[in-house]
Amino acid sequence: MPAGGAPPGAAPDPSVPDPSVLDAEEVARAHRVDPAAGLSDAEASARLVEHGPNELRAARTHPLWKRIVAQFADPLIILLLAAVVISIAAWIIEGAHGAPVDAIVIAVIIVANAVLGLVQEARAEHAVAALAEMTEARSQVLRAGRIVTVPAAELVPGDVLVLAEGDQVGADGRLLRANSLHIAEASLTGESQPVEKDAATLSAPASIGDRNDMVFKGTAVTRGTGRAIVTATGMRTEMGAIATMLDETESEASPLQTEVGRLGRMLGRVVIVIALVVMVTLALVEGIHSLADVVTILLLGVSLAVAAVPEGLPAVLSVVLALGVQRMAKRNAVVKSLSSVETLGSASVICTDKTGTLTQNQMTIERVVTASGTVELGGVGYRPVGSATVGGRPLEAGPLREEAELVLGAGSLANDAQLAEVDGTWRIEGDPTEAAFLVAARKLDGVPERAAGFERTGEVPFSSERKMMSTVHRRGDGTAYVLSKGAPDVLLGRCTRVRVGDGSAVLDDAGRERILGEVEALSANAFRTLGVAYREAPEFDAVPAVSGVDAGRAAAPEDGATASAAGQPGRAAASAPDDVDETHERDLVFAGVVGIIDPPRPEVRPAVAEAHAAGIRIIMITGDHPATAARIAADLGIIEPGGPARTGAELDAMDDREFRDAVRNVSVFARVSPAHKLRIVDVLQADGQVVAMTGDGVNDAPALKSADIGIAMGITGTEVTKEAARMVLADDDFATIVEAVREGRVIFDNIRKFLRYLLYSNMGEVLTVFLGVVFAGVLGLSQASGDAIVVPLLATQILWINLVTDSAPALAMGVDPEIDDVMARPPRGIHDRVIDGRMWAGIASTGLTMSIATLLVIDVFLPGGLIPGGTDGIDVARTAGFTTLVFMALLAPFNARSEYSSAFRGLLSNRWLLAAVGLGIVLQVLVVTLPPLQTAFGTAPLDWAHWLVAITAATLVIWVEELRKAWMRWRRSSRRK
Ligand SMILES: Nc1ncnc2c1ncn2[C@@H]1O[C@H](COP(=O)(O)OP(=O)(O)OP(=O)(O)O)[C@@H](O)[C@H]1O
Repeated sequence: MPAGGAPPGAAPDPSVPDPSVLDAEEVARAHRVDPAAGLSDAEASARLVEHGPNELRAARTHPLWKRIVAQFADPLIILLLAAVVISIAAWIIEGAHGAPVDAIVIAVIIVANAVLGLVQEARAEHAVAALAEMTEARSQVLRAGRIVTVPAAELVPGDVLVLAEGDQVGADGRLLRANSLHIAEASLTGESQPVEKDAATLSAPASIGDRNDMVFKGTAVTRGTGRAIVTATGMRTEMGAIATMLDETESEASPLQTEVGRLGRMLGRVVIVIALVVMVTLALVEGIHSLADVVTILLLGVSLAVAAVPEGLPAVLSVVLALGVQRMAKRNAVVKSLSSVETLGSASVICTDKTGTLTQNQMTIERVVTASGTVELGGVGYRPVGSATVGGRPLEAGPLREEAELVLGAGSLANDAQLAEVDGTWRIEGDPTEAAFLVAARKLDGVPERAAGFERTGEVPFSSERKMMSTVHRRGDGTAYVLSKGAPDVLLGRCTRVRVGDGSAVLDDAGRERILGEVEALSANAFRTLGVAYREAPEFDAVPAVSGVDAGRAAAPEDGATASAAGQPGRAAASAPDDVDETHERDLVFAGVVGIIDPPRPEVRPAVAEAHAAGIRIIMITGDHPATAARIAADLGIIEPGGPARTGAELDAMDDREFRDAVRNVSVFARVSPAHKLRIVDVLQADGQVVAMTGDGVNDAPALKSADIGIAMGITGTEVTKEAARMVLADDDFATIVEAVREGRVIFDNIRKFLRYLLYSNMGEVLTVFLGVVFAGVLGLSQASGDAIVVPLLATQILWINLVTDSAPALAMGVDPEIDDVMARPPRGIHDRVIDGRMWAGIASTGLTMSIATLLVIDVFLPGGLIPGGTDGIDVARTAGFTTLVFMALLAPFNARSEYSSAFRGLLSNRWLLAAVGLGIVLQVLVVTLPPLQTAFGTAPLDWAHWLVAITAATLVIWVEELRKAWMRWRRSSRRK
């Protein structure tokens, strides 16, 4: 059948029963796909339109009107709207003279504010959606005869899935073939052990857990390979059937969001109490003489509550987090949820892999150590050109050369990497450790040429647990060999002989010691070591083994057997691969060890120093040899030279207490398996640490999930780890993690700046009104205008400050550049409050300064009061006070930028802030000078003396805080001495 020959619209029959009891060919026919070629691109697109995206739940979109209604759903806003209605009613009752200015102005401000809220929410949502796109899951499929990677959301029924270790299964499918395919289905069935799959058709329908010829969306390939025809996508998958129970799209509120929410509610209650007190005090002290007085009191109280309760806080918080997350993504750290940003900022331990994260993963074999000596290979990178020397002299023919050829030849056959020259540069595909063998083999003349006659007929794949891999290769004459390579210490356990020249000798204890000593010496010099071993495998011979042959071949492989494909041995295309497993990796002949150099990334050392200065501990957790690991850790400054390293085997021998002590005191763990990572995370967390942990292999997923911040490698990582992680490193670079931590801290700092600022101005307003009402008599306010109620600020003025002039500087605080070096302090404790005692002190002092200065300016211009001599009416005096307060609120952000540093530090560094403050000043000048705005906001024209006094008084907000900070700095430094 031609690939994708079916017309779109002719959907696979949904009534096709259970594909697990149908032959794979039948399933392919039902889905009109050629299993060997997959769908054509056109057909796949057509089916995508027809079946919709392969997603568990269509993103819930809220219609605009619902969003608008939501903006007004706040009880306070409803109260304010009610007050507006009452004031209009009062205006009508009193004869509808003029216009109900206050009511109209308040209504306009509320609407404008709702629009602002909508815009902010949309922005945050947009940023979150962009993130989701960056971390979208991918799947490999066969399309038009080629294996391509597509977003998993674009899978369609009939697609041929190509599955390999570490893949996330993108859709439900019927297996076409499975090569020791093991799948973890815990997410679907709860079964904790991976299940081995088999393409053989089931004889009778079975429950999901037993449908061995099927794979299911949302499960993970832990081992092996396979292909499957997609039979269901999206909500029609088994996962879709239970998706109603799981709400994947619901993003949980982060601790910070929860805390800020709690803070908001607390402030809300306090402010409402204050507003009530203000209203009652006004009513008692000033007395109510008319309906207008009632309306004035009501509007003032409710406006005060609306202005001072930070109801927009959660939205602004998401915007600030989302912008930060976008900045991080630009620097290769892709965070999957907003909440991870804050966790990152408080990370106190980073557990990192070595290979590829701390090092360049640019593997070059520089030494080949065998029974007869050491060969040194020259050359750089993957260019397969370089000298082969012994003690500085060219490598001659002889036992050493034969042994070295065998090591590199066998190592490049037991190999899945590829090497090719593209446009003059040598490129590799696959694992760099393996590619290093292909490169090195080419540096010895003749080795690659002798490869042609070998065919790969089976394999036991590499895993980080086993730390070795083997292949079965058959020569043209039918004789078969097991070829193994892996960690020398592991491999030696499976060897009984050692290769010497063109024969072999029994491997005794002394021989083992010698080899381990050589490995140790290489490792101590930062070489990554890999051993190579082999054995003849008559059980896999093409021609049945004749008795007696075994003994006769004990010293092989001679001649052609050392041959290597320095080119591309590739996977066996054998129709029926040999059934090889770990039991075949026995009685091996140890051929030798290679020493591989994998240079550290240059940017890591400074990043390590930066992290240490920031109070963050770094722990290297690697599968590599302890001596290699310790040496590289020391080179990078992670530990002192000669510092200790513990191995997985040592950890296994420890009881819980010893394990805990080891994790507390040792920063290099080598030869560990993924299971150790999980235990290390647990111990660190029990110690109260916030742990970031990197991983790339499928078995790292549990540790990544369990860490506070699981970090997956974007380049070398598997889909499963990316799924389990909270952050994906697009460049696999350790330095990026440290950068991300810095960014996380900056974002957290900015949120604090923003909160500080918001609370400054809210506190300023609330205290101004509260103190103004309580001390009205002292300040000369109550005598100001006969009988009518006199308030220090009008309701509309309060809303103006809080909802108009303050908004832009507040947002600018959220994107403020780093003022204090965030990496110069220890990580924030996970239980630390966002607003601590010191911050509250700053808020209280600034709030008090603002209110006292405002009230004194009003007093100055009013007759009587504390400062006599004023001659102005209440309107002018209040306008001067109002202006003072606004200007203070526009200067306060500069205070808010740091706990200790002067407001003048980095004064001009935030252009958003400068623009916001500029805008605020212009708006304030307009509200005081433009007649229509004067009417709307009850302001009166000011002369130069008023402006001068207002501006001068406003700067007090800076000076007072400067003094307080200077004192705090002095106290801090004297405490340190
Ligand atoms: N492709 C391979 N074939 C055979 N053995 C390998 C292969 N890759 C690595 N090894 C051996 O297994 C050991 C562990 O490898 P693993 O990939 O688990 O960790 P690693 O790459 O050394 O370090 P890290 O955990 O820091 O990434 C290596 O030290 C090496 O001796």
